[in-house]
Amino acid sequence: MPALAATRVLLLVGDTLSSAKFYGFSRIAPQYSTVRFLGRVSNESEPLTLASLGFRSEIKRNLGNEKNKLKQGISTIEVPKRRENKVISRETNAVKKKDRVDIAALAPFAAKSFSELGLPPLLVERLEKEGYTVPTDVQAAAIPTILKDHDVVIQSYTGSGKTLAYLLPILSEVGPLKKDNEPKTTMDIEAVVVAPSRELGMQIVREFEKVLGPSDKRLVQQLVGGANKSRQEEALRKNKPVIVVGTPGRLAEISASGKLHTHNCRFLVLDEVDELLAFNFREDMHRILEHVGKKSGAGQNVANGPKARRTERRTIMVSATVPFSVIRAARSWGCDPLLVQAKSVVPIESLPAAPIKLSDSTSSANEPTQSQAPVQSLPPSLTHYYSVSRIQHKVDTLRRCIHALEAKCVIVFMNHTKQLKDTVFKLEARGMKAAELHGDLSKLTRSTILKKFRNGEARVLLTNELSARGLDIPECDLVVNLELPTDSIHYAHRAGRTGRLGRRGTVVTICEEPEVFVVKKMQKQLGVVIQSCQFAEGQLVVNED
Ligand SMILES: Nc1ncnc2c1ncn2[C@@H]1O[C@H](COP(=O)(O)OP(=O)(O)OP(=O)(O)O)[C@@H](O)[C@H]1O
Repeated sequence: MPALAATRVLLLVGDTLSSAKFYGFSRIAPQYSTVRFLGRVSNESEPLTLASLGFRSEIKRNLGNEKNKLKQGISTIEVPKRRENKVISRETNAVKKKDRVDIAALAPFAAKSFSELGLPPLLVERLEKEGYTVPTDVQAAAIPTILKDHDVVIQSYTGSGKTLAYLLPILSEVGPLKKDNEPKTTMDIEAVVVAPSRELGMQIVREFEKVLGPSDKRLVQQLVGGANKSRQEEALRKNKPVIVVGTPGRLAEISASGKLHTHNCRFLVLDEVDELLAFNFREDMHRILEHVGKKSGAGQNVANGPKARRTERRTIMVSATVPFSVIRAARSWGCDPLLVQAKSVVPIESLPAAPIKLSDSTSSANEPTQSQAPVQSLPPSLTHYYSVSRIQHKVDTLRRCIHALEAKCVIVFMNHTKQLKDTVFKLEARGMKAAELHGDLSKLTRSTILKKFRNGEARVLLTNELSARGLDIPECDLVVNLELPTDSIHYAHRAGRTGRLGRRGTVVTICEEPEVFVVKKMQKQLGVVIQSCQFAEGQLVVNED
């Protein structure tokens, strides 16, 4: 790794550097590094299958006479005339109970322990108390690199532990668990974390509180939209937090009112950064980027060494996908940023300045073309299906899908709030406990609904991309796209709500016949297999293409 006199640390964290795969980094094929994440492939020449990952799914081939079945009208879906293979018994992905999965057993990570990553003893102790003993691949790669003050773009995939990958280096230098030799923490705010949704913001606050422990959790303050602003300002005055987590609008608003003092800030985290670079956040993000921490300048007096850097803001960008717009940000904000993947570190400079079009797809900077597929954004433990259904039968197909997979904790994605509400109504009318999560609801209602869903009081959560980005619900065993995502990047974010940290998960896209080509396109871009299926007689039946 190049020894760089970093005048600042710019950390860009994402599951997928959509361009990364294209440039053939000297590493074995991404999926093999994923395999190493989950376990050792006994023989690397063998085809990569779930079996080689140590997973089993019993797919028995039943070439029964599908004509009879269709005559019995067991499916309202037009099943193309082709042989069917019945999935007789598919081990459900349901996480049977709310136990913490034995991560180390399920996915032995390359790294050994958090203390070997250079984290302070107090912090390691707190982690162990919270049951975190083995760092994930992305944490093992990112934490030592961050602690060495490199600017980095970190790439791993959904559910692989990116939050701790940035949270732990921050707590190594800020707050009561930091290294002894770290300069005294000022009373000012030292870290600002920006998240595009209230839910994700509150989830990050909980993660900080969990690691800090009950006596120090007041050091983190939420500044998310939809909550009472004057109460938030009062808490800033009273608690003197060192870390604030918020949504762009509220952070910019309180900063502009002069009640959020961030000039001494040392860390700025932009979680789900490609969402934050979207046009609707532009003004607020500009304000935050201008006012959080001291900006480094070319004329930075490196002679002061660490002291100079200490007054520097370190910018951490996190996302499940990292299109070129984020790469460009890394270039302009970073100082020789490095691309850190679970198994490799390479200079960002080795990436071309702009996307190279390989196909006639109208790829823009934010769209992955075929070669830039966010292949590392999807956990290998996911199984993907699509099922063709007429629009008026979609809810029926959804119900049969949930029953066939015996799914216990289902997230269903839709694009339009009105249809989303209708679907909740229809599911409830058929006796299936469903809840809705979207922007029309108040913050309180949204957090109540999420709590109900996490507690299993609702089996199905109907939501859209923004509310669900980054959400971590380990129990989620099935994701359904009831309406197509706009592109493979959004597909990856949706799919990543299941199969968290090595668990198995199923993704089913219910689409109309004319949309099948879009599913096939995403299949190619993502480098995964999305099998055609139908739901009949209470089972998922895989159609042989
Ligand atoms: N080292 C670890 N050991 C055990 N569990 C972990 C570890 N690191 C993270 N986790 C757990 O794994 C889950 C996923 O973590 P996290 O939400 O940070 O993933 P992510 O990569 O940010 O996902 P996304 O891309 O969807 O935002 C969380 O429940 C977290 O508590």
